[in-house]
Amino acid sequence: MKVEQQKKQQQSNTKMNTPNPPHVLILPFPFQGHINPALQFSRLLISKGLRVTLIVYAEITTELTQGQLGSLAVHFLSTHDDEEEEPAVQAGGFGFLDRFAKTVKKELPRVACEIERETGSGAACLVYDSVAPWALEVAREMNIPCASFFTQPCAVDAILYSYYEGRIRAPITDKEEKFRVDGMAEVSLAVHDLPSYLHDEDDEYAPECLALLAAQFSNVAGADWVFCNTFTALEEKIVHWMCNKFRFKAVGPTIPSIYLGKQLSSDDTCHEYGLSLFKAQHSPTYLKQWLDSQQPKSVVYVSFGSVASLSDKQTEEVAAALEKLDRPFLWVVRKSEQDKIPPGFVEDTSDRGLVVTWCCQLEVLAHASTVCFVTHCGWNSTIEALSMGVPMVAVPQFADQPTNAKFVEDVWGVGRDGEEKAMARSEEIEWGVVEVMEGERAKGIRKNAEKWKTLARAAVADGGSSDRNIEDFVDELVNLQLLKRLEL
Ligand SMILES: O=c1ccn([C@@H]2O[C@H](COP(=O)(O)OP(=O)(O)O[C@H]3O[C@H](CO)[C@@H](O)[C@H](O)[C@H]3O)[C@@H](O)[C@H]2O)c(=O)[nH]1
Repeated sequence: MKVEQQKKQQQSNTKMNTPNPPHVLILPFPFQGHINPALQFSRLLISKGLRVTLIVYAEITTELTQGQLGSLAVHFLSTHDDEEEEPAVQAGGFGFLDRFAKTVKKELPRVACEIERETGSGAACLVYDSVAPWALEVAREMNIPCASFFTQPCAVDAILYSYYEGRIRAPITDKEEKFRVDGMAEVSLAVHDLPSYLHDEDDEYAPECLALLAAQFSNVAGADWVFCNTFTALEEKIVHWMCNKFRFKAVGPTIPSIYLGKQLSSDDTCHEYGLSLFKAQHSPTYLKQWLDSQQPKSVVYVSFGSVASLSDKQTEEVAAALEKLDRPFLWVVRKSEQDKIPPGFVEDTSDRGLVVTWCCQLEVLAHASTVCFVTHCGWNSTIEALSMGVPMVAVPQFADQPTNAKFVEDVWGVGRDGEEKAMARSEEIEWGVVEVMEGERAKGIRKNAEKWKTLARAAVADGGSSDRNIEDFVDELVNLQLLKRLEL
């Protein structure tokens, strides 16, 4: 072991052996795409010797129970007052937002006291989802430092910050306008490349969503740290720009280390230690056997994440593309979406395709038989594919997805962006898959995909940019705790 590595290991061991290591509370927004990075960030902190309790707002599910996920404690908060009200999280409504805020404000200080009684250590920091900026006040009332955690990339954050500061006005009506945004002036953005809520006048939820996203910046300058699930090499200039604005640290990719060529004692594969809000009808073993039975680099993986509800027409177009491609495929269609699949499709394609309600996406992306990913470009899916070197065919739907798709093709060169966002025709999907698999362009895409895979691994490796940022945060917390003890 190199001297530097030995020193790091010793330091880490010292933190591990601290009788009362700092205890961090992590509060994700109650959606799958926010819980996943928060959960994995928790594991990274645990691997550095901290204690962590993940606080999950439980309106989203009644099936999960309080407990431990390996070394991670999970605490579910529930809304006793509002039992009558319709759970709206999965339906995409906004009623739950107030209940979420009300419940956390009321319950979190009590939970922190409970944890302190049980473990002997008080909360040392609250890491809250950036879309819950009111949590900063909760931390201040609890008299603890706090960090805002962004689950979308810096490019998207920079655009939304421009909107927040009034440099972009919404709704954008001139569809020919071009944008250059502070922090990433070298990228020219068409209207359809921007987060959808800035310009999609047909989306009835756009104003509320935009307000929610703009509010991320309302008090972020006051947060003690600002984290983002990205890595420096991926968004170098924007990361530096963010560092000049906020106490910013890129800490990603926040995906289980086992998929990044590293094995932390604190984590394992996603289906063993995940916290999934969706049920898969097939066991992980069945899925693995199915993937194992396919040729290397042959399976087209298709998924639109945990929120997007495709139109009947878009679902038909995806199905038609898969029929015409005549290649093996694995398509995730959540249970609530299954009735949109054209009649007979599943039976007609069963010799080469599998339609599932949910799967462990990371296992699929990491599998040798997967060749490309037809994706909505939710940020987790995008950074997971980038980290595993899987080329993408973008079929963005809403929110940050169009911007992520633009970067996938034009900035990172790892796939094809859709011509007509939110409504991709079957030919476009079909050609996209062929383009990322065959010919000269595919070679370049594969080369870039390998490059980003290597850089993602380097970011989380010991001494890598994200690893160092997490170490620095942990050191700061340990020092703060020591100071607090000396003051007592
Ligand atoms: O069958 C599946 C499908 C998805 N996933 C996982 O679920 C997560 C999905 O996250 P993401 O790809 O970001 O999509 P959404 O669920 O749509 O995420 C929401 O949250 C993201 C982070 O804020 C945004 O980037 C998206 O636009 C927004 O829709 C990923 O970790 C996937 O690995 C599975 O494990 N199994």
